[in-house]
Amino acid sequence: MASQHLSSSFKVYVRRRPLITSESSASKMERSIVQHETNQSISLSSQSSSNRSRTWKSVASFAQVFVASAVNSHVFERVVAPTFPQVMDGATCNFFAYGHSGSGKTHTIVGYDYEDDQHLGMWLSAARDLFRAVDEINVKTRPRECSHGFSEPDGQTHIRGQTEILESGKVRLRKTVLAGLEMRKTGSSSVHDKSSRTHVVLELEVINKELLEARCNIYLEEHKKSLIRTPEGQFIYDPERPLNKRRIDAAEAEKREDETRLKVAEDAVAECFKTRRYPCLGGKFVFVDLAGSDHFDQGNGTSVVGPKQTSQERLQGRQINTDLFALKEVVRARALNQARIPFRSSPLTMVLRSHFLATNKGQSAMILTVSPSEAQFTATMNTLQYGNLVGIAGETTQK
Ligand SMILES: Nc1ncnc2c1ncn2[C@@H]1O[C@H](COP(=O)(O)OP(=O)(O)OP(=O)(O)O)[C@@H](O)[C@H]1O
Repeated sequence: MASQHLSSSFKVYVRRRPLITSESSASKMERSIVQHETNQSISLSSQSSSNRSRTWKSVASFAQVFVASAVNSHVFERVVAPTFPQVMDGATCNFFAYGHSGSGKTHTIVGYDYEDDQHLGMWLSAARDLFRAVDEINVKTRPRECSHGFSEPDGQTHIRGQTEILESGKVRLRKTVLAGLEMRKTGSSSVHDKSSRTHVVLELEVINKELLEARCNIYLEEHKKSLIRTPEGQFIYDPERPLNKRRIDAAEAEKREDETRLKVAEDAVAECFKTRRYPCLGGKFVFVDLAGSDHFDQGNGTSVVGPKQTSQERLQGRQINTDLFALKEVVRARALNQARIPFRSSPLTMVLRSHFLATNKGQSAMILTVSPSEAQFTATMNTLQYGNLVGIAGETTQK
């Protein structure tokens, strides 16, 4: 595993996948990569069906453009593994996959093959390495008692999450994650009819029992404060204050109580960190498989919306657009050191707020996934344009 510390705080990578079965008759667009001082730029050209040739060139904002034959383990070694020492030092490192529908986001973050190490998604490879590292710590501290290291008495280091111990002694987390992914909404897009319409956020955090208990209180309080239930039984974020005075007073009183409890829980967490024996405690990998970017529109009408969508799907598309726009603005505002970071502009950035705030000593990266098919020229260009904006913002952070 690579072990160098990275200097920049937000890097953008491009991952081009091979043509897939459903595209067997598609022609590939031409692309060339230019190496600049530290970054790479990419140019695309295509001969469209109307024989109108199109070209587009990015700026030099990409840390690396992966070739189509690069497997998941290679991408992991280049993008995620170098940040491992930071997580083991208690930092938070965030990784986003961004791209149009069917471009390879889920293939990259979650993966579709759980048996072959080469094809494990980023989160699973990270979990494997975290388990190994935590196991080593546990074995060093309690050699006789630790065979797998995650059911130790208080004071030992743990990874939170419902784990499954296999006969071989291996620890399996993926059932929990797969159950969560099952709940992911899919719909039709311009590319296929199993397009992901929600974002998936996977967190891998190194904690111990005391921290888990203290944190549980915080999570409960945070959710209680920011979520409301609709008559249909759905939980949504409530951006409005209640208008009724009695309700306002009651809400304020409840809020004060929540704040008191939150303070107590926060103090307990701070105490855990003060007395922690391992620097890795609190270290976290966050992997975000964003919903398909087909709807992202920067105001110049460049989104690629499919014709076969229902009104409900169009509504979801608008929400995805809002989320992706807000994410870009958050990265930009942070890069420019703005006093106000617009976390509250979308549910996605509200969810990611604490992860962004925790990355002050960690690393964030975005992997832009693209198809080589000529038919996806506009979608690919939109993805790279978005990545350019995020990459340029990330560059600013380094200076
Ligand atoms: N790098 C790759 N190598 C080989 N196959 C790939 C690669 N990336 C994606 N694929 C294949 O392409 C198909 C679509 O990929 P995937 O489901 O990851 O897309 P997605 O971007 O998550 O789409 P959506 O946003 O619609 O959910 C899958 O069958 C996947 O296995």
